[in-house]
Amino acid sequence: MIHAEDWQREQERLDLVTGELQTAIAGIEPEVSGLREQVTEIRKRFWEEVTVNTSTDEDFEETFYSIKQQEALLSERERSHRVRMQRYKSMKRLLPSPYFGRIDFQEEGQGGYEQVYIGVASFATEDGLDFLVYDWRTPIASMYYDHSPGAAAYETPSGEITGTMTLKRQYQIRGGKLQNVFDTSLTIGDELLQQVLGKGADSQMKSIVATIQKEQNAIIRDDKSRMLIVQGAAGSGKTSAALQRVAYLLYKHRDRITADQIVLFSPNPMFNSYVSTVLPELGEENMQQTTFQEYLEHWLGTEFRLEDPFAQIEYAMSPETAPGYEARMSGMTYKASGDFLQALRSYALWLGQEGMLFRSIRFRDRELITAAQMKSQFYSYAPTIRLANRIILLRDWLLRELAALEVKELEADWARDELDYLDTEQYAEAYSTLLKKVQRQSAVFDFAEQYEEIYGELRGQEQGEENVFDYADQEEELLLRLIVKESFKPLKREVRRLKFIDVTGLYSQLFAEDAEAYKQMTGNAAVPELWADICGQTQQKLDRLELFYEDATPFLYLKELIEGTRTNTIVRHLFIDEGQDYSPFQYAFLKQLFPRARMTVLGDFGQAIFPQATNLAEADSSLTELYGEEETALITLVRSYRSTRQIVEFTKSMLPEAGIIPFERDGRKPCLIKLGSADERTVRMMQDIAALKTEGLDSIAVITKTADESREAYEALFSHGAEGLRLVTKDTLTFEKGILVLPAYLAKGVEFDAVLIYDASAQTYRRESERKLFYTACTRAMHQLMLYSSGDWTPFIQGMDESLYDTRTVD
Ligand SMILES: Nc1ncnc2c1ncn2[C@@H]1O[C@H](COP(=O)(O)OP(=O)(O)OP(=O)(O)O)[C@@H](O)[C@H]1O
Repeated sequence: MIHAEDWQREQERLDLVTGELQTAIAGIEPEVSGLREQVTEIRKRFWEEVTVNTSTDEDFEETFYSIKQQEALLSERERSHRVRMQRYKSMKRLLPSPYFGRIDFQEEGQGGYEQVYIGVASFATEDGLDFLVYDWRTPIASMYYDHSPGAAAYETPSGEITGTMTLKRQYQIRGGKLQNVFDTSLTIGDELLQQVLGKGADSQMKSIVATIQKEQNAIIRDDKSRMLIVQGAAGSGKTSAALQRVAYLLYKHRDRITADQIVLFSPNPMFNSYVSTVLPELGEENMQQTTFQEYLEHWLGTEFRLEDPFAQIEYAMSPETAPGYEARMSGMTYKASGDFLQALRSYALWLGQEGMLFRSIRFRDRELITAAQMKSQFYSYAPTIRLANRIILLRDWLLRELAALEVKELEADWARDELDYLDTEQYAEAYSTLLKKVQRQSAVFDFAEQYEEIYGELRGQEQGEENVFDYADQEEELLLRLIVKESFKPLKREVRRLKFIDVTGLYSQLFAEDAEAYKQMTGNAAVPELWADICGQTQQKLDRLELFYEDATPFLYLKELIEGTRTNTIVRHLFIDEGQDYSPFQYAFLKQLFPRARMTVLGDFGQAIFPQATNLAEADSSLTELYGEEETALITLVRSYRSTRQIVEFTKSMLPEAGIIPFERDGRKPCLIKLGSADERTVRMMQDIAALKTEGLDSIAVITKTADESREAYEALFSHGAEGLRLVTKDTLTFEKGILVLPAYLAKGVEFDAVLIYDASAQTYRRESERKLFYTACTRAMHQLMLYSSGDWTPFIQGMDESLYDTRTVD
């Protein structure tokens, strides 16, 4: 606490700033109240803006126009409205609590010192000369997070400013009144942090601007690395830092980057709702959010039924004795590996020489162009031309062939039959369509769809079909053309979409149960164990037009190696949360998809629960290789802010390599509750839940291993009259407070006041591969962790130092 005089001075200054804010708000209010919130919702799902990179003029033009269109959407007028609205909103946000920190800084070589008050936005006096509050993201404010009183420095665009920090102070202000003031000497006030962390869990993630720690600040402000990797223990603030980083980037690059150009890949849809309030709280728009599964669904969902990662993990947890289990697990690991990635790259090179597979083009039960014809045409192109470019040449050849075949079809009986069958109405309709088409020739040239048609018609003119537009004479002839053209349209569309490539066949060809052939096709890649079984399983799925989760990304990767890569050049920053759960494939993919984006990957290898896990901190990991060491920075966070010291000590002993260190906040030890029989579990849990609620711990999770177990727990608790109970499944979209029942893999990234592990017996968590899943479940608890079992405890607890937990026995 500070002296009474100081307190008085601070309250006076606060009153002054509040008064200034009120005056400024009153001044701008009439102006903005007339402005409705502008319709600036221009965001589309980002992959819909994706265009395929090819070298043809047609595609180039298309890309060019799509970008132009994007730019035009943000008109100048909207922009100025937006600026005023933002200023208004930021002042309104500041009003109840204009700042949370202050530093006094004496710049080297300058007389006097500056008092820098720091808040969630900047606020200056009317003349703009005196900054009453500095935005936490300004360069000078960085000292607040990086330094203790004493020598201090900060970076500006024109170089480093050095000097001395003579004071560092923190405030808690509510409704314009000072509640608390702390002077800090060492790291940013543990006192304030203690208070913040001691509070109950929310249904939404909170902003941490007032208490950002130094190592988190390094993540937030990193502006140099192309790839920023954050390996952080459970609860170390990775997601929090990521969101503050988004806010920082939007502020620092406000003239260049909009929220639409930042994409966050989340672990599941519910997580999106959990984090959605942080940026608006900081006065910024939310970035785009998606999951990798959504991306896969977008590109493969129409052709295949895709398994999702949660179904995959459920499979991994199913009994090992099931037929084919070992092979599937071996396949999962292999298909996620860098070796398989390399094998596919080699396979694409091999396909450049031989082995391509095409689908014949069929029309009215006839084969118009055979697969063999396509293959021979394809390999007639110089092998020096890139595979994807040869595909484009083939595509254009096919379109030309189809145009020629279309002319032949004019003679066909079916066309004349169709013409004869047109009734008056259809006839009139066809005629008016025809008229419009010809009129459109003089309108804007839309190369995508109309190119072929207009080209065809023009060619008709050139070839001496005089007076094409003399409908009176040539009406029938033209209608015939129209009929044939309409019938050929779907064929051409499919060709433009490159459907003539048999990608499924090409992927399947790899899994032909012939290890030697596989080696030959893939530059001598080694095959994993149980290869024949892996092949059988993969083939079986493909035959059913289904894809395992582990196959979806490699499949898409192969498709792009052949067809050319899809890119999105709009996105500038990519954030990947729970980054340990992505395979090298997925990373290679994301790099390719977003060539102009920097990547921030946040994760914890200690929580790597999926078979495709990537170790983020490994020196030569595929992640470091992605952009190369030079362009990659790794930051490690070890301190957990989420859980009490007792919970951290407990979880840490289960997984010492996770390197988790508790923040000094005390609570009760985790409690192991031994039940005489499983039937007693529900009764006991109901009692414990009631007691937790009485203590004010009202965000409670009952965490199970599987979705089935969740359902069982939900029904048991429900039948015992539990109130506010919610069953969370992989389809749940919103995160709400209450008593949630959910499987551990869906609890990733979120937290609760209290966690109840439904069944921590050796029967349920037995396999070593489940250790991290169990650890992840336990690390969700902020204040209280309770574990139940009616049999032996899981081996992850059994050998543990008994002083780390309390026990209760229910007879
Ligand atoms: N500097 C900080 N000040 C206040 N609270 C913090 C700070 N850093 C983290 N926290 C709090 O700690 C909790 C855990 O943070 P967060 O969820 O960001 O961690 P995480 O590393 O993403 O965790 P996990 O990997 O286990 O999901 C949150 O409640 C967050 O508000």
